[in-house]
Amino acid sequence: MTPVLRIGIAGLGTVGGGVLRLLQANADLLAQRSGRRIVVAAVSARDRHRDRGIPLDGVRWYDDAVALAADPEIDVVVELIGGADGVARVVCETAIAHGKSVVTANKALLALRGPALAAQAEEAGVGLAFEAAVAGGIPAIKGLREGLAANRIDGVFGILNGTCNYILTEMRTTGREFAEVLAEAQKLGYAEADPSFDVDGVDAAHKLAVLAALAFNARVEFDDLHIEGIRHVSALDIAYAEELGYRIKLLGIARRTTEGLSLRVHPCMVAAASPIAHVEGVFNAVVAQGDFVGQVMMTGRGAGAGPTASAVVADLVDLARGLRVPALGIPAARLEAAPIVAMDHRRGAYYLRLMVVDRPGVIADVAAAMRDQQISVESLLQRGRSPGDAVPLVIITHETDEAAMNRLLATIGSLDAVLEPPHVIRIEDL
Ligand SMILES: NC(=O)C1=CN([C@@H]2O[C@H](COP(=O)(O)OP(=O)(O)OC[C@H]3O[C@@H](n4cnc5c(N)ncnc54)[C@H](O)[C@@H]3O)[C@@H](O)[C@H]2O)C=CC1
Ligand SMILES: N[C@@H](CC=O)C(=O)O
Ligand code: NA
Repeated sequence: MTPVLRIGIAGLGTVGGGVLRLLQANADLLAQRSGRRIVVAAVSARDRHRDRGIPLDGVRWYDDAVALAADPEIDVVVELIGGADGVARVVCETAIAHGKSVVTANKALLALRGPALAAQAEEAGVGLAFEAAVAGGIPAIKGLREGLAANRIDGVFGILNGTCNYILTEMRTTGREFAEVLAEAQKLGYAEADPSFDVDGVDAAHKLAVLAALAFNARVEFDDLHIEGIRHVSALDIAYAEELGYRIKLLGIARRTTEGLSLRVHPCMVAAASPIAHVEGVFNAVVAQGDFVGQVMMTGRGAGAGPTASAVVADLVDLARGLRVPALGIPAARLEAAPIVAMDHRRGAYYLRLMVVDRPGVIADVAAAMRDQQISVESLLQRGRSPGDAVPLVIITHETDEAAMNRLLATIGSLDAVLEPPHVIRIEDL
């Protein structure tokens, strides 16, 4: 008889439902591959009576997910509730304390409590697996931690939030409004319970923190990340980007420099011809730069029930096979703190859109402010309607320091003819 891996699932929403369906659809294949039959022995969620499309007869129900985590009749706890603190954290800690391995999709928990949880799992001699937590169905964790283990990694970056990429793609290709597309992403099961985590860049930052820890064997403090979201990206900027040969993407970028680690999430303009510009919709991309392998790019669906379930169940197959690696690539106690490079040390080009009064002398004033900061213009676009109107003045700068750019923005923002705070997007040459 095929041996059994008994699992308990805490959280039966988008991801939990997807996991139930996948386990049922591919049960024989999974048993063949892992040598064990993966059996759902217990579940917990808020609403017992919701139809999830899979019968749960014979499966133990827990109103209390923490009690499920302590159930002696299960081997692995799958945490799919979400949230850095509160019940999700207690579920994981309780499971480990009871000698059970944990599989989780919870990037918030890992970004904020990853090293402590990994240390607890190492001490208890159980597994902690989280492939679903970063870039959904893309095997980004295994790719980086196992596949690229032979390389020194100097950078890892990518499109790490499916909801934002979906919104930016739909706004560009259909001209639809931000709010309408966000509501659609929620309906499709892409967004977080609180979608401000998506649109404000926090979810991408959670994932970047995990990737950076793995890439650099570093103890990453989440508060050290620079985080900006996409709320201020307007349809006008998306159209100008297209006209100028760029696309706007929310990127997470982690680099190892001689000064320390640079860790940032913000909207970027990337060349329309670059591979990452073509990663559209709910697709994510994770790009790693290794010293021997060179650049490796992994793409695939970053959110949604099916892709995320694929990653969760792959972790279950690893556990069923008896595979175990340190969750963060090295024992948690050996993760090293690293200095953080301040954001105003960034060097690069910038897109700048000013809403200005269409009158003589405005461009000269802006040019003088740029001269004072030693920032030169690569291209400039202004389409006046009639004198006195408010018109966009769009400038692409040559490479400069963010500190100089900030000084420029302060000066320009105070000019009478500039009617709104300047709109700025960093241009990344990836
Ligand atoms: N939706 C997606 O595409 C992806 C989600 N994730 C992560 O997966 C996790 C789950 O996300 P979703 O399935 O989208 O969320 P969801 O909101 O659809 O589902 C959450 C589930 O947890 C249950 N729950 C909430 N509080 C509970 C409690 N106190 N006790 C027991 N159950 C409780 C809810 O009843 C629901 O069944 C989160 O950590 C999320 O960040 C990761 C990758 C992709
Ligand atoms: N809300 C997240 C879900 C996957 O991690 C996203 O949109 O990427
Ligand atoms: Na993944």
